[in-house]
Amino acid sequence: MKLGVNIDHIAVLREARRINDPDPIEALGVAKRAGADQITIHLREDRRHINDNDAKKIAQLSPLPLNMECSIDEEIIEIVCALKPHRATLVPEKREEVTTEGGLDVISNFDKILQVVEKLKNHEIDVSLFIDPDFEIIAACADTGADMVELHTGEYANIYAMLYSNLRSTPHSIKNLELPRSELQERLAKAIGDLENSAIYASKAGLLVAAGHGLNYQNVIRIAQIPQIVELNIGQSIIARSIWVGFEQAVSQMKELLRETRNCN
Ligand SMILES: CC(=O)[C@@H](O)[C@H](O)COP(=O)(O)O
Ligand SMILES: NCC(=O)COP(=O)(O)O
Repeated sequence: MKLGVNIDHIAVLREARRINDPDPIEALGVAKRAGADQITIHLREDRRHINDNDAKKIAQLSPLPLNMECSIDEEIIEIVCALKPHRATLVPEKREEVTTEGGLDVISNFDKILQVVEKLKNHEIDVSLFIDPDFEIIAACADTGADMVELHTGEYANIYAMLYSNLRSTPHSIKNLELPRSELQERLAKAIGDLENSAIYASKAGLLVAAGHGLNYQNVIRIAQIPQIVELNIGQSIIARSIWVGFEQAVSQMKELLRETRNCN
């Protein structure tokens, strides 16, 4: 199972003071040494963290394959085509969102996404579509000619956090998930089932299957046990752990966890 390390949150820390430290570029060699298989960045339209200068330098200097997450905005797609990362992952974006909230609406935006996928592939860039675990959406993804889908694990991660962390007792408690534990357990089982079934369906449709969003050192194990998932993209929890153990250790601990989980299943 491959590990894509999303380094957005290194740039989040830099942007907190709007200076040049920490520099996401320094993470590239360290991530490789720690066993990462890919670098993932999200060049958002509002440039709240990774900016154009970061993306250009990372595309030029990364010793690992680069997976650039981006919206289907024309200006952004032009930039991605010019930088030629190994892969582009198309994600929905809303300016007001704290982080990505849902998957790409491939059905309503099919024609536009088809056009963007074709343009990226004409520039020899592989394409992944970041989607909610849904058969109809997966079928539409296969029709776009995309190489991969990345299953959005946010719903699963949120329910897991409400059940197995102190999230409920913090100001960030997720209001629509303040439910009895029995209800949350049922929802967690459904979220896992949706991810498992979607991974199987996507694989049978000829798509490579990745997953990501909100994965951490506790909730990742159940996702890594899904055999059809070949890659996880993880960022926030690795950067958070880096504060305590250092970035190299945080990456290698996640990679080792995935390796152990896969070898035991
Ligand atoms: C698509 C996804 O789940 C993340 O990779 C994305 O990068 C989230 O956006 P932020 O990194 O801006 O939170
Ligand atoms: N696509 C998911 C990703 O790149 C990282 O998401 P997160 O771990 O920062 O939530």
